[in-house]
Formats: sequence, C-alpha cells, structure tokens
Amino acid sequence: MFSPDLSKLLGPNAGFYELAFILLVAFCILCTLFARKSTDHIPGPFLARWTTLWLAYQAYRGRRYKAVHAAHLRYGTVVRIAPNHVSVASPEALSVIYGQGPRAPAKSPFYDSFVCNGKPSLFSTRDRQDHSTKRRAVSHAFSSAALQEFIPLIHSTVGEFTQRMDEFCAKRDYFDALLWFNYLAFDVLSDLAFGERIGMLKQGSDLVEIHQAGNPSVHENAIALVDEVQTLTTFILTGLHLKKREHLAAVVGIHPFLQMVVNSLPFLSGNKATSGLEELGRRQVLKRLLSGDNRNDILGKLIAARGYDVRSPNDDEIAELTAEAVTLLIAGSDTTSNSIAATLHFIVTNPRVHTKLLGFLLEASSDQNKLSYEQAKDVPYLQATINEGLRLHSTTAIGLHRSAPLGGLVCCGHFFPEGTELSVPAWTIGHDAELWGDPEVFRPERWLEGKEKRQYLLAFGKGPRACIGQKQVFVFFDPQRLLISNLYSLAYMEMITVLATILLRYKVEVRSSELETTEGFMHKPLHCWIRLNFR
Ligand code: HEM
Repeated sequence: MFSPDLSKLLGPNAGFYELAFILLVAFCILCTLFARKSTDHIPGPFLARWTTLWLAYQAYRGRRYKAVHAAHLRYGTVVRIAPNHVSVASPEALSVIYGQGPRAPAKSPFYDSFVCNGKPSLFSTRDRQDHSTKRRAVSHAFSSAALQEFIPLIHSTVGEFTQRMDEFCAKRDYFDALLWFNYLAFDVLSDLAFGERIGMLKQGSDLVEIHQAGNPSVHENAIALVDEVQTLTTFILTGLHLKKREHLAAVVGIHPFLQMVVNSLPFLSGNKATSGLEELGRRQVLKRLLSGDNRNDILGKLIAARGYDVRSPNDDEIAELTAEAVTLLIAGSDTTSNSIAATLHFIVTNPRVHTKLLGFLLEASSDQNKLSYEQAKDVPYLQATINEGLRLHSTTAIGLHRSAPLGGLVCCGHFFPEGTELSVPAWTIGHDAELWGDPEVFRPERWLEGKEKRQYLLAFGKGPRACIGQKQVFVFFDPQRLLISNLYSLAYMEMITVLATILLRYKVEVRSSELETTEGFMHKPLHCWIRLNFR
C-alpha cells in the first residue's frame, strides 16, 4: 500500500504502520456511522446522512462549495451535509448562526485543524474568553485612526509594485499577476506587522532567509511556508493531491477523528509556516524592540499597547507579539491577493464595467495616471466593483462552521441540539437569485441601488469572528451622491489602492476569459495571466 520510498522512510516498522493505517480508516468509518444525531429528519445527499466522508471528499476535490450549492438546489434551504452538520442557505440564518452574545454559536471543532503546533491563534481559537483577549490585543491597531496612519506605507509598497509592473509593460508578454499580487500583499503586511517589508517585490520571489536557532540560516519560499505542511505529511498528502495546509485543514477538519489523529501525531501536526515565519517574525520583533523605533505601523501599535518595558522584554512578551504579527501576516496576505486577482479578472472581462470604472477614476484623479487612496476611496463605483468581485468570486465560498450552543438553537423553523454543526453557505447566498436578481452577472451597480446589500456579502465572515481586516467599513447610502464612505479597512485600503493604480496606469488584457479556481478553506484563482501596456 505504501510506496517503496515511504516504507524506506518508516523503516522496519512499515508493516505496523500499514496495519495502523487500515485500522484508522476502519475506525473513521465506524465513528461516522455512529455519529448521527437528531438531524435525521433533515434532507440531504444519501451518503452525507451516514458519513462525514461525503463532505470531506468534496473538500478534497476543491469543490465543496459547488457540491453544497447543488445539494441546496436539490433538497431546499436546510440541508444535512454531514451526519451532524446542517447547511442553512437563508439570509435569515445569518444573524442566528453568526450572531453575537453569550448564547451565540461558537466556532466548531472544524477549526482545530487550523491550530498549529498546539497554539490556537486569533483565527483558530474556539474559546470565547481566549478570543476576546486576543482580539482586544490587536483591535486598536485596526481602528480608523490607526489605519489612516498606515496609508503612506501602503502607497510606498504599491509604488514599488508599480515599478515592477512597468517592467512587464516593457516585456509586452503575459505573466501570472497572481504571484505579484501575493508578493505585494506579503510586502504590505510584513511592512505593517513585522515593521519591514519581506522584500518579495524587490527580489521578484518569495524566498526569505530563515534563521533557526542553533542551525545555519536557510532560504525558504515564504508563500509556500504559509501553505505547506510538515515534510512527511506533505509526502503522504502529495500523493493524495492535498498539497496545501489550508486544503488539508479544510478536509481533515470535517472529520473529528481524522483531525484528532493529525493534530496529535507530532510528525503530522507540525507546520513549517509557524516555525519558519515565527522565526522570521521573532527576529523582526526583537530588532524593533531593541531599536526603540516608534514607527507608525501595526507592530508599533501592538508594542505601544503593552505596558512592559520594551527595551527589556521577556520571552513570553516576545512570543506573544510574534504570534500576533504572524497571525495577521498569514490571515491577511493570501486572502487579499486572491480577491484582487479575481476582481481584476472580472473587470477586464467586462468591458462595460471597465470603461465606466475608468471614467470615474479619471474624473477623480488630478494626475491622469495616479490616484491616492484618499481620492480612490471616494469613488463609489470602485467600491461597488470590489464588492461585486468579492460576491461573484466568493473568496469565502464555503459555509463557516459554528456549533449550536448549550440548550441548542432554533433556526429557520428547525431545532438544532447542542453541538450540531451549522453553517450558511457563502457561495449559495452570494449567488441567490432572490437576493440578487441576476447573480451570475458582474454588475457593480447592484451595490449602489439603495438597498443595503452589504449585510449579505459574506467574503469576510459575519459576527464576532468576522475578519479584523475589514472591521472599520462605514458606507452610507446617499441618494444625491449614491455613496459616501469613511472607508478605513485594511483589506479595502489595499484592494482600492492597487486596483485604482493598475486601471489608471495600464491597459490590461487577460489571456483567458475563464478564471480557473480551486478551494481549500478559501476559494482562490489558480492564476491570473495578464498582459500590460501603458495607457
Ligand atoms: C479580501 C481580503 C480578506 C478576506 C476575503 C478575508 C476573509 C476573512 C474571513 C472569511 C474571516 C472569518 C473566518 C471565519 O469565521 O472562520 C477572516 C478572519 C480574519 N481575518 Fe481576514 N480576510 C481578508 C483580509 C484580511 C486582512 C488584510 C487581515 C489583517 C491583516 C485579516 C485578518 C484576519 C484575522 C486576524 C481573522 C480572524 C478574526 C477573528 O477570529 O477574530 N484578514 N478573514
């Protein structure tokens, strides 16, 4: 069963591991057969009634959102997608499943598969108290006032990005812009959270130098670090086409027993991202603390909020700051770059929208090929276009898992006992014809039509666990000006600045009108092949 190489790797115990593997699979199947709860009366795919493996298989294929969407079309609004998991495709369910308050559902055990090296992060912790402590520690760095201070840093990184794009103009050939959006997002986030750009745009690659204590420094691909799992896990999972950590987590998280095994075996649970990036982050945090520099960035805000003597921090304080900075880098980079790539693709493949948007951008710009964030944020059609890109692409496409609280809850006329997993499928809500009328059409105007549609945009999640990167968004509808905004949200700041810059400066062509995507935890474009020319 195991490949000869793996047998070599496992040594003389290969037979034992084979047997253990077979027993594990058998045990998983038995667990799932007996895991059924009082969701029996809810319709759903036949296999999903008996086993979590139906959902795990859809996640493994990178098409979970499509399978769940198809199940809703077939079985209705409330569908059982695993023996103990019910998907509720109704806007009404949003305030129940992602609500606030002590009796609101918490994140479900699904998120344990995102815990690295036994340390839950702001994103993966399920404990309310731990979450509010962690969230409080970073939230002041995302206040409107703080974010406004970061604008010059974002402009400076986007300036470097533009220089690199100018070089592609000269080459006049197609290139995969998704890579460059990744470099840009990593440089923006590392500049803010580590106090210094990793330098991906400069070197045109994601190679970073990692100093491991007691070992010679090595060069690692940082983007891969975020996504890759430990070597042996990768070895096994590559054969299963599960190359990315978030893909692995999204599959394994569905099955509690598999997840327990992955999380408890040291050779499976370790994560190169946390060790590599933590090492990098730790070095930056230490450097910053010792320098006494009070630069205006996220790291500066995190340090300023601490009461301790920054010149002589102890190990715990350094570890805490490092963990916060690394969480933000991981949570905020990939998500933003994927959203930029998808939205740019939709703009360029919709000439009507492209022309109209360019008109608004030119009108707002004093210099014909430049627009500051402060100017761009007040172009309502640009915000609307970004919202439309997030909706149509659905960067978050799956339903985010929550657990019914003690005493259970009622949602859409059904009672769900404590511990039932519940989710609202983001893709399905984003493509609901009743809500949107023409959901498959890229039509930014829908966001300016007066009705408050924003509450149905699920790209950033909902409720107390919603994305901290989009926290401070105030968008007001005004019939005279259509939209007035006080838009200070890190994710929007990046997306607005980058898209306005690209569209004003370049003519953009896409190589294919199809956007190929895959899904792990997030829904991502696989590539974004474009060609640039100066406008
Ligand atoms: C377009 C860009 C982004 C998208 C689509 C996005 C999406 C999301 C989603 C869906 C969640 C909720 C996950 C859940 O409930 O399981 C989330 C949480 C989070 N995001 Fe974002 N995000 C983006 C940008 C950012 C940025 C720029 C940052 C910050 C640097 C960030 C930091 C976080 C953090 C720390 C959490 C966990 C919050 C908590 O549990 O309290 N994200 N994001």
